[in-house]
Amino acid sequence: MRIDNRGVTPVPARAEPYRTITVIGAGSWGTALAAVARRAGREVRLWGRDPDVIDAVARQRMNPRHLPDIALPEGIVAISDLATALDGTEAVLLVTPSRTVREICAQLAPHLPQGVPVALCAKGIEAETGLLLGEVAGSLLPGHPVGALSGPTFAAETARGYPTAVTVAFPFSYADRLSPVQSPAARLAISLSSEAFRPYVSDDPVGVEIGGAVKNVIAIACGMMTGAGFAENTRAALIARGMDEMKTLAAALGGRRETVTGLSGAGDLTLTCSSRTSRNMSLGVQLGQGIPRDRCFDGRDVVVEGEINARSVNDLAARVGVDMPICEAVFRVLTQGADIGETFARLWARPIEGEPNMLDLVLDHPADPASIRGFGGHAE
Ligand SMILES: NC(=O)C1=CN([C@@H]2O[C@H](COP(=O)(O)OP(=O)(O)OC[C@H]3O[C@@H](n4cnc5c(N)ncnc54)[C@H](OP(=O)(O)O)[C@@H]3O)[C@@H](O)[C@H]2O)C=CC1
Ligand SMILES: O=C(CO)COP(=O)(O)O
Repeated sequence: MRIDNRGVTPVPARAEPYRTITVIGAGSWGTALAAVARRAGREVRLWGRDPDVIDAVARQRMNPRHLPDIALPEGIVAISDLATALDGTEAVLLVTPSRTVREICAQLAPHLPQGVPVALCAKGIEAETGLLLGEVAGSLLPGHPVGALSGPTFAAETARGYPTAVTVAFPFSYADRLSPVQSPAARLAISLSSEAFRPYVSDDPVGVEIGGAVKNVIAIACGMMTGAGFAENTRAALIARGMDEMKTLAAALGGRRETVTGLSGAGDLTLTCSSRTSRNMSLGVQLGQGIPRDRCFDGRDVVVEGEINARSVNDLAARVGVDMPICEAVFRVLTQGADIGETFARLWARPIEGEPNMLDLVLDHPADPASIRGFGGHAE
């Protein structure tokens, strides 16, 4: 008998896929997800606001602006009219940057067929209100299940068909608990799965959202230290301690710590903090190298969610009384012009703490931040 890691023998059950999926946002991740859904056999509509992009997807099966040189599968219907894109659709993936979620939900509301689930694929927290994107969308789309799709997913890799895994999370209603295969999370997961795309099902969108939003800020921290010349030990420490910040915030907001150890937390944190393909990591590297913000990315306007979210994460942490020193350090560098070396040296010289099972233990740290090797130009 095969026993899985929960101590039970799993029996595969059949979930009914959604027939038609509408992807809102024809940027790099929206286009990649449209390719995923199409490869999984769905009828796919991709809505974007840029007529040139829509035209190129329709005629050339390419998105030259956001995913150049990647051939998209046949059959994605590219549409620039929102009502047409949503007419009769069965599920929606909302894939525009976090700052646009409120405005886009307001535009969707009059056209969404009754009860259609909406999965948020942006990674962020609303800057002005500190609300999770699920809270924003939930308030504007009453009657629609609102969830999140998130994980370690560089868009170009997913679009090229490299194996990718994500978490799909929706709150479970009473009926979903009785019959999990009929939940929007299970149905959307099965609707998107194919050889190269493997979704995992979750009922904890809060934990998933927090992982996606906070890992971007931690990636900026890792980038800053890498750019400033620190080595791998330091980055690994930031990843591990960053995980702890993510877990604590998720738990304080009603999410689960275990969710943060999954794909949308640990998985995405590892990916984003390890590669300069990440725009967040890359921004941090450039700032760590001393490049002024307006010259980063050669002056191009690039979506860097962690830069916008450093403030919202910091505010949210303060509101719920969670200590997030790494996120706070990034916030101070980005918004208060704090010096990177000095800020991170202070982080290292904080009082010595216990690991999570010994949280009450706090000891004086003997080091003077200015003498910590590797910070502020002390590395040999
Ligand atoms: N790229 C990636 O690897 C991944 C990204 N994500 C998340 O997905 C979200 C989107 O990022 P990504 O696709 O990379 O970004 P891109 O910059 O590639 O694309 C952003 C898209 O959003 C559109 N857009 C921006 N503002 C508006 C608006 N007000 N109304 C309608 N459309 C708008 C842009 O349109 P236009 O082209 O006209 O400017 C563009 O199509 C982010 O939250 C990101 O964190 C998540 C996983 C992976
Ligand atoms: O979220 C991502 C990978 O999972 C993309 O990361 P960046 O936004 O930092 O490029």
